[in-house]
Amino acid sequence: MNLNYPLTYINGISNARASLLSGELNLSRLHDLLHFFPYRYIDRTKFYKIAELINNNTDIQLVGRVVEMKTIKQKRGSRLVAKFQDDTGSMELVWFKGHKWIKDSIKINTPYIIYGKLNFFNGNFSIAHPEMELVENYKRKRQSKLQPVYSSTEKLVNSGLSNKILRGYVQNLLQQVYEGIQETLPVPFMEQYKLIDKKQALLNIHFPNSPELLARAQQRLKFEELFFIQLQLLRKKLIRKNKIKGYVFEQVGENFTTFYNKHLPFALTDAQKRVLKEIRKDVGSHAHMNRLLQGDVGSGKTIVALLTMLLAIDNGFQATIMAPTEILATQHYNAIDELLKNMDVSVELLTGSTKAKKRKEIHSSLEDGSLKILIGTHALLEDKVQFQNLGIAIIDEQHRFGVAQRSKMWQKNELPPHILVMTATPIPRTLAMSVYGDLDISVIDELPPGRKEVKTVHRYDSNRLSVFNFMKQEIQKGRQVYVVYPLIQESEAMDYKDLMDGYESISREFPSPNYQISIVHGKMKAEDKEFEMQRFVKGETQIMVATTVIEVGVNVPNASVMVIESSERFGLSQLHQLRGRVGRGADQSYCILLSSFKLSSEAKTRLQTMVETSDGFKIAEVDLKLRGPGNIMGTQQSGVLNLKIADVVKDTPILQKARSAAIELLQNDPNLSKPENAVIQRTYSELSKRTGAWSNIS
Ligand SMILES: Nc1ncnc2c1ncn2[C@@H]1O[C@H](COP(=O)(O)OP(=O)(O)OP(=O)(O)O)[C@@H](O)[C@H]1O
Repeated sequence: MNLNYPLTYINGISNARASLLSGELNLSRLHDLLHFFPYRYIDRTKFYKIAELINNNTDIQLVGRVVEMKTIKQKRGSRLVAKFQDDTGSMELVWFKGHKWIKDSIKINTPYIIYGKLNFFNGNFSIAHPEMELVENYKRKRQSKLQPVYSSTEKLVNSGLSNKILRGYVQNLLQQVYEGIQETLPVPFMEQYKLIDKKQALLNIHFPNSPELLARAQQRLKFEELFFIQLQLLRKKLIRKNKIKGYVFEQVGENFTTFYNKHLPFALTDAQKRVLKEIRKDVGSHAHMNRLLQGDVGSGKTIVALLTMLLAIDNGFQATIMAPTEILATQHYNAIDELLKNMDVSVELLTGSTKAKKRKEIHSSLEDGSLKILIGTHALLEDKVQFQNLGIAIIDEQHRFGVAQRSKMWQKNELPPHILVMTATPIPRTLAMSVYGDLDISVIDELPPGRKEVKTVHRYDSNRLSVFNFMKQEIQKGRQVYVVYPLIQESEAMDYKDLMDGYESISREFPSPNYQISIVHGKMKAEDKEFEMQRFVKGETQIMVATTVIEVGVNVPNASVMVIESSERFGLSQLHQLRGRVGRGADQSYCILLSSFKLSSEAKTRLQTMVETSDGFKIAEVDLKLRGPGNIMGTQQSGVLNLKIADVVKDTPILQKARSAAIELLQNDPNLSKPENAVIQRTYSELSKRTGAWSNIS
């Protein structure tokens, strides 16, 4: 039977039921129901005794007899109560609806198997609306030992479409279509990856014959799901690589060599060298680079960006860096301007607050090619900004820019410029593979030498005085301190008040002229922000009171203390970013996480993780586990959220295997045209055509 047929082709499904299933569970074709997998299983081999019951509110199964029944009148309606006994004791079964029919159908003093959720009320155990089956019938039927439980909705349950009925539909469906289920992977492939066949997998995922077979069914279906997603992402990358050519930066010229040999302020770390090599390989080969550069906070991405830009300039191109905020763009500009101070390479800054006259100058020097490096914010995307020949666009913290904005930069050229996306928010490898599977990924996984780990502690608000004393000691030594407040959109007014109150109390505790304080928050004008930032950067102020506007990228090596107020309200990656603002110089640095006493268990885990590790990748993994992939930046556009069975967090080993399998396959058969891969090709194109999980990644 064709799996595209509607559900009404299944014995027992009426039009009304079909439209209910479609409306509530989005199941409309046979294929949908076949791939509607149970979310858990009940072990029907386990039987309880009444005397052993404990109040844990779980589903239980018992064998016993109904010895008496009575109907009890209530204010509204009535209920049927049955006394159920086994050889160890008795309990109640209760029905609130349909009990006339039930009363008639139950056989007194006859062995039944009953099943349902255990309730404990007024010292008595009971089960409401149990499933009941005569022991003699139960013995006759061949039962699946692990019984599937499907997710459902209140409307379905209220309409009488119970899990038992749903189970029946799936059973009927399997009987009707089983013989015709097509294999979606070639036999040698299944042998190589030790996968059971599709029929077996589908049968055992719904009605497992044993826990072992269930595990193998899950393995097969998860592998298949992840394999085809990877295949899709990798093919997309392959096609893009073949179709889109990039500019070639053939020579390592004057600017690169001079800077590298004479002006590089430090030796590159091995990780920086490796990443540069990866970039040079891309840009030297007619390929179009589309690379994600992940580096933990302070790992030294800026220098890699600069060397890449010098390579572009040596080959006659211009280069640009786009940052998400004015503060960041300015900082990149200052850092690069400083690094290039002994070189003859022009660099400018363009942001929303660049004055009209300067703006004009920038526009024309960009068009005539005399301006080589332009750094800026979204302002770079305005139509007036026209490069003569943009060779590379470096995008910092890309998740703040939409995909549409990214491609807007492409339109400025005959060929698309190379793209290097830099992020200091590490994305766990597994997620990066799924979300950015079509990008190449480079990782700077090593910090520059001599960095001391930031000592991190968690303190309750009541310890604030000793925190202030500690700040004083550090300032005494000539260091600077950040004090950060949350600013979360929904409660902006309150947060703003907290910030201002905090500022006042810090001003009282740290009075001028002994102490100078800067304050930076989102409501300030850009130039005021910049002015305050600069005072702190120059060391004129010792304390920077700020909201998370300083979260990413701010680089003041002399700042050695980061105090985070209400730290329980921050996400893990935000805390990690904030901590990354200190520990950038040679001094021992500290991060103090202040919080109230009342902490949710998730908040506790976050703070504890911060205290225990400073490895951004480990922190990202914990974050992913706590929040799930849906909340991690960039995942919204990908297929990982629509997975039917696999889980990007828990199924990492399967994902890795599936990805390697897809890579190996494409190496041997990039177009999937070899006869032995016909089955894969057929499944692949069916999946690509199908809506849902596949539409948004194709
Ligand atoms: N190889 C190196 N040896 C010594 N110091 C380095 C090295 N690379 C970078 N640095 C210094 O480390 C600091 C951090 O570098 P950079 O600002 O590029 O980090 P980043 O990766 O951009 O981090 P963030 O995202 O937190 O800004 C800078 O002060 C930089 O000069």
